[in-house]
Amino acid sequence: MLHRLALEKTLRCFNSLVRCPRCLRNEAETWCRWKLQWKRNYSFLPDDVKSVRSVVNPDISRIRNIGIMAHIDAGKTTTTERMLYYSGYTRALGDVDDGDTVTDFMVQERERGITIQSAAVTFDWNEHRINLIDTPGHVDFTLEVERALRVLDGAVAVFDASAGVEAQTLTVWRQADKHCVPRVCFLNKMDKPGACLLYSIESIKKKLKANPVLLQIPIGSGKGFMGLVDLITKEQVIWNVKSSSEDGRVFQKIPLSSCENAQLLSQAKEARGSLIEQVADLDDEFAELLLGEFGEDFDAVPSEKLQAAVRRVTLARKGVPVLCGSALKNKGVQPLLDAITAYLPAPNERHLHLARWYKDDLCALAFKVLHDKQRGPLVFVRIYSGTMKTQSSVHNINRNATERMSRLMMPFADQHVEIPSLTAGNIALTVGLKQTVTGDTIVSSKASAVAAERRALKDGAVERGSEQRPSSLALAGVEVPEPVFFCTIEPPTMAKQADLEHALKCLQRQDPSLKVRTDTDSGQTILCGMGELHIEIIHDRIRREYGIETDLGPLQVAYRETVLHTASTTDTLDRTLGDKRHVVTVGLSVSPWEDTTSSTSCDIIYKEEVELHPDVRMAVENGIQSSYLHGPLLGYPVLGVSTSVESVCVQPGTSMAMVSACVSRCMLKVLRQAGGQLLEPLMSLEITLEEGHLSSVLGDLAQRRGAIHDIQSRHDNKVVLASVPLAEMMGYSTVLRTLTSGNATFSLQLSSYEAMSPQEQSVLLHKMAGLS
Ligand SMILES: Nc1nc2c(ncn2[C@@H]2O[C@H](COP(=O)(O)OP(=O)(O)OP(=O)(O)O)[C@@H](O)[C@H]2O)c(=O)[nH]1
Repeated sequence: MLHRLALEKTLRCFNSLVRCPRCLRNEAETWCRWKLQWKRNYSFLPDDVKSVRSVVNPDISRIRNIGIMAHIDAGKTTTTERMLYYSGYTRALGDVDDGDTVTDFMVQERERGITIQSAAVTFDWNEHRINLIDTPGHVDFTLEVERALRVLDGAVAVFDASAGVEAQTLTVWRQADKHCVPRVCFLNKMDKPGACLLYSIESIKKKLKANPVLLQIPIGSGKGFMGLVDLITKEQVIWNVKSSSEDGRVFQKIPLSSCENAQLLSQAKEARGSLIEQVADLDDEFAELLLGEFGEDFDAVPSEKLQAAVRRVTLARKGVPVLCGSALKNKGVQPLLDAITAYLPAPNERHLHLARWYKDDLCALAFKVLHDKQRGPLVFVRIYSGTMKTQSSVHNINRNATERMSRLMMPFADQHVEIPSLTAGNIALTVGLKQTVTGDTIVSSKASAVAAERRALKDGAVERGSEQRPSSLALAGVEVPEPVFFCTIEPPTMAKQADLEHALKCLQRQDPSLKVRTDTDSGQTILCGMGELHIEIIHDRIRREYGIETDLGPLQVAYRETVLHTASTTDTLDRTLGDKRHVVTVGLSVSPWEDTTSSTSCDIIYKEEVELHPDVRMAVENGIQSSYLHGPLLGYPVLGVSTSVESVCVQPGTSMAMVSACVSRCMLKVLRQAGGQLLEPLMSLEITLEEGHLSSVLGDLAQRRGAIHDIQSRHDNKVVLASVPLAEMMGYSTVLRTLTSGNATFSLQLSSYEAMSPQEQSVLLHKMAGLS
């Protein structure tokens, strides 16, 4: 159904384009060809007309790149579905509870009713192009939120009006602060009996430390919620719902002056007065206007002036407009769309400092990669300057590679509309970029990057000879955190191993937080991920999308190994292969190295008298590095060890592979002598919960070897800051839900690797050896 709808929509766009050759200029022919081909393929489709704006490049001032963010279950997806419906892009209302939404298009998303991947959707509203990204709320997928925020110009924060600010809202709000993204707030679920506008406003002030600017007040409450008063235009906006199947498309706008409800009238007057005063406090231009022309009668302030002032306040991030409604009951979404176009910034109102050096040349950031079975990797890009054209070569600054882009498309959830070119400010989907990964900067050519750098150098924006060159003009990408969990994955038969490897390769390009490696001893494939849910979803996707039934081993913690003491040893390898004799003698010493903050840090030094041919040196280092990958205790990567090369003696005719082999063997010996120590990942944990559940949660943390650092009060809630070994956190979300009746949220982040006590280490060693 969805597929068919999208096809119809696409064809409608093509039809409209062909009927308007004036707007298409020389692109009309291409469109015409495409249209004919599509019509041949899908001749059942009607020949109706849709706006030309659906496809061609809109003016940059009319583009809004917007994200929807919130706590899990606040109603982001439901709100997005309503937006798509009212803007005319879907013909039926999707429902997360029925599993038929457009943006949650992965099967797992539909089944579980949660958002996993951020989906990009493009639609038009009020003569504006809106590129909207629906982002996930679960902690395991915060990388998706970060990726989306990196390329957004504005965001809509959706709240459950009966809950106010919830824990994950705080996290995403902080992420948006980091990227300086202006926001509007939508207090959703106003139809719920517990919904409270004032409570939500207060929690935005207190918990988010933001300055809410209330633009609407609700008419009716709970089940009686029927509309709102627009404080800017002094109008009542009312949805007359006669039946439950009413889609909310029709609503009335009635001037407040004709309102017969005296209480509502006085409430609205008071709220508008407060709004005007608040905006005047935040915006000098508006304050001057007010004092000059409207000092006597604030009520006479024209709505356009007030709206313009609210826009300035929003863009300066001095305040956040607050709107309310009920997405599920189809009320308040159209005014929210109006607010997105009215208050959130166009791409040219955001100051991205690196892109300006490219002037009119292409500069874009790849922010997401999807894998399509037929078309290969699809790369989502945000264009910051210049124009991206189909069938053109582009240069990837980060990979220092030039690639050919074969096709360009506009993303419509899992459906894509092909276009010939796209200009700055837009979000596009490209086909053909095989080397590009998330976070790469794409420019038109190497020469344009050099020219941009020359401009930046001239202006003193980058330093001559800086080490980062030639990537000094690359846009900042997205940081990918280290995975903390891993497990083995096995195909049903060896014949399926190649298919599994292909599936994992595709999934990795889509999701940089998924790491895959091969265990050198067992040859098993290992999946490393960000959390239990993350690995579970990957497993599920391999089954559904690639048709491979795999077995996952038990979920394990990614430990590290280090040494306790200094030790030295020598080893000699003497082997004859065929008629060739290979003889190497090496002397190595290892000692503990303080830096255990990073998960990979190890060091190699050479004793002064050791002078080696570059080939031998490389062979020695390969041998040491390969031993760092697998420690002697349990085969975990080695961390915090410094190796000193004391002596190397290689007889002529010995191959470099033999040198590496001898070094590896000697390393194993010396690491064993130095006394192995296991390091476990220690996580910083933040739990937000009601005070009543505090003692049971603290008691549980004590049993998990947790150390409590602080307990803060965040208004009505308590926030526990603790550190806990990751090994103790398996299945924690379920336990916390049970302990707090679902009234707590937590976030977990890798803090450091800490040495395990001798008792804990011996328990783990026994367990791994299968003895307990
Ligand atoms: N009463 C009421 N329920 C709503 C409203 N909007 C959404 N819901 C319900 O809230 C639940 C969560 O809605 P979603 O739209 O999936 O929320 P989400 O924020 O996208 O959730 P995640 O993608 O998992 O983060 C669903 O059961 C919706 O039917 C609303 O306005 N009123």
